[in-house]
Amino acid sequence: MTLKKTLTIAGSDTSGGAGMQADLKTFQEHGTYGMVALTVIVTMDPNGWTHNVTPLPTELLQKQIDTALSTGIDAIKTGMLSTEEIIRVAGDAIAKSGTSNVVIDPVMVCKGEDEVLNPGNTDAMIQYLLPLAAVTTPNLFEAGQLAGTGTPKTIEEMKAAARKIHELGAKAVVIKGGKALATEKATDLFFDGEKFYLLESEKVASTYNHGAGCTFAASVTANLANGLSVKEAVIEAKEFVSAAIAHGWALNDYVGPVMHGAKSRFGAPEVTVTEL
Ligand SMILES: Nc1ncnc2c1ncn2[C@@H]1O[C@H](COP(=O)(O)OP(=O)(O)O)[C@@H](O)[C@H]1O
Ligand SMILES: Cc1ncc(COP(=O)(O)O)c(C=O)c1O
Ligand SMILES: [Mg+2]
Repeated sequence: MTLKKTLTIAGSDTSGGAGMQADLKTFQEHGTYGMVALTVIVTMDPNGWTHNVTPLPTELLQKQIDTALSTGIDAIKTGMLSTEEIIRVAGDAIAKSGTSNVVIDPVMVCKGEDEVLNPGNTDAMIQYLLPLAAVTTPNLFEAGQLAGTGTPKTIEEMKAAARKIHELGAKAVVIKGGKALATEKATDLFFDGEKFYLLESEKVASTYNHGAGCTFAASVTANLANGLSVKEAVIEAKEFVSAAIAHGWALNDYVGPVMHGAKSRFGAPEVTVTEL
């Protein structure tokens, strides 16, 4: 039996909830074969859990990407790419590979951390990554940075940002309203380049959602590898991450990761899809 091959170009979250750890667990849950090209290693201060981001040399990243791509990859996801050079190396390699199932998760900040990764990265993401995206999955802050509109606060502002990001080259856009948007439900906006849809699930009253964004984007990636359409892929990803958040748990006093395997064990909360 052969498996669909999924590659994440992402950072290591040593605490295991986000980053390539989330991606591999999520790929496994979706029945795909996961591979990693590691960009950075994130460690946490045991007293206070401040994050520390250490980039790896780009020559080493290039070798990892070459290794993975030589096997014939069905879908690629990008996660934390902390420098402009890493973004360029990743973008050039994806472009050369000719892979069309590309999910760009434009990670700029870790939840719970105030510090934004190198702000110059936004321009590099726009130049090297967005034009490759079958779908990109910014949270509200990231959408505002990419679109140049400032952080959207309403569905109308999310629509304007999604249009802008689509114009920058992403074929489809999901803006994750998540917990931050002042709506009753956990609301994401999906723009397929023509139509807008709201994806909604119950908002979980919990702070145990570390890794939610990575888990969502990795689900989309695995779904594309498995042959789903972009719309089907994002709807299933919303179910998958909603279940993972509903079963989030306390790793220690500082962080609560999602439970990546929750959907297959406990089922998923209902997701409603409304065309706008
Ligand atoms: N408290 C919550 N309850 C339900 N869904 C949530 C909650 N927080 C985030 N989500 C969902 O998790 C996914 C990831 O969103 P978000 O946490 O905003 O991303 P990121 O981790 O990149 O900041 C989205 O589908 C969002 O709607
Ligand atoms: C390596 C890495 N990638 C990505 C993220 C972003 O995680 P989230 O899914 O919560 O947006 C983090 C956050 O800690 C991280 O450490
Ligand atoms: Mg994120």
